[in-house]
Amino acid sequence: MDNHPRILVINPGSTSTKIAVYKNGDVVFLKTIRHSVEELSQFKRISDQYEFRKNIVYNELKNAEIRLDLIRIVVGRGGIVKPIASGVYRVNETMKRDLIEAKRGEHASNLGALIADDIAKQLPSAEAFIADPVVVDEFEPIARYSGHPLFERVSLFHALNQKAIARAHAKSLMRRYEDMDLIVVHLGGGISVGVHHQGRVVDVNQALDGDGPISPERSGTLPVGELLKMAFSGKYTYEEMKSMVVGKGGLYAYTGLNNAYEVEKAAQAGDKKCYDVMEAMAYQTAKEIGAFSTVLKGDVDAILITGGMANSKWFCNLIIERIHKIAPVYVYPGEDEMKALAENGALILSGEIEPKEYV
Ligand SMILES: Nc1ncnc2c1ncn2[C@@H]1O[C@H](COP(=O)(O)OP(=O)(O)O)[C@@H](O)[C@H]1O
Ligand SMILES: CCCC(=O)OP(=O)(O)O
Repeated sequence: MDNHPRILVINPGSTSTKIAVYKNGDVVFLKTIRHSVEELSQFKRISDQYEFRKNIVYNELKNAEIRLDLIRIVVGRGGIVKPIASGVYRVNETMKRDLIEAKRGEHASNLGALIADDIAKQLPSAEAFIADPVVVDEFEPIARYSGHPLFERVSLFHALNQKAIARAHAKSLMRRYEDMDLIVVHLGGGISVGVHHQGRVVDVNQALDGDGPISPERSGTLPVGELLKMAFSGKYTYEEMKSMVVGKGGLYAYTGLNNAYEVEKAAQAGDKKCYDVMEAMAYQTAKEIGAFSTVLKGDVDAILITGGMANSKWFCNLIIERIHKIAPVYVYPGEDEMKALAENGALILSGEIEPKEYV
């Protein structure tokens, strides 16, 4: 009888829910469920998606006949809690309260800890954790300036995957992450471009509702004067304006599709609108990489491209043709988030690290 302890990983993304089970470092179950804008528009707030996403997880585990009694660790993707240091944190009541109140912002990853905790509580001997949440903050003070003292730039990005890919890249060269200067680009539902200076992400675009390139479901940087005029025109509610920025912005606003794979298919089939907006997304991503290379004063060891859209050679090449002179470019398609969460869970299971306490 195989009674090896299992690690369950739950990763709610803006356009997907990913579930995986690991045993002894190997993945024994992996499922990605994609969500259309229509499916998610029935929910006003991210926290309203809790039951919907939780039921998806329970159903998938049931359909795959996963032995829940063998699960010891449940690791959820970490959401918008207070800005914290990189690491593994036990899910506690303070963290859950912060995620439910969502005073610092709403993103699907807020549900990771909540669903992980719910599942762990149903099981005989499991505990819930998060690792490297989207608010990992290693900014240099200069990066915090926005342009007005009432607004501070914050670190909000694909921290887990960016760090996992950067570490794996350094390891592949038999170098230390802490000795390298890298630009890491995550192409997901949102797009983040992070500057990794000797093991710390000292600057990154605010990939949720702050700034940066167009992405599948987000507008990225918008002309702020026009945005203000529209917000005060009386024509739109706060919720409508917010969904223009996150959820119904970007590719979705231009094409009616939030799935980059489908937009690309339409572009290849001759749809000019789809082609042009994909090209613009690559153009803006390349501009962001160029701008961030100045943070490292041009001394960039490598540019790493990762995330779901990095599976598209065509799209990556549209970016690479504009940035290849800055530094060598490496493409790591997909993301290592599930593996990275599982590896963090394994470190807790083996007692190699102690979880941090969120306060
Ligand atoms: N093979 C592929 N070619 C082009 N785009 C892809 C491919 N695989 C995934 N994508 C796109 O990558 C985008 C982001 O995916 P993912 O990183 O999984 O999203 P999320 O940010 O919701 O976790 C999606 O729009 C998806 O359509
Ligand atoms: C909030 C930053 C992380 C992010 O945008 O993740 P997704 O691309 O998965 O939505």
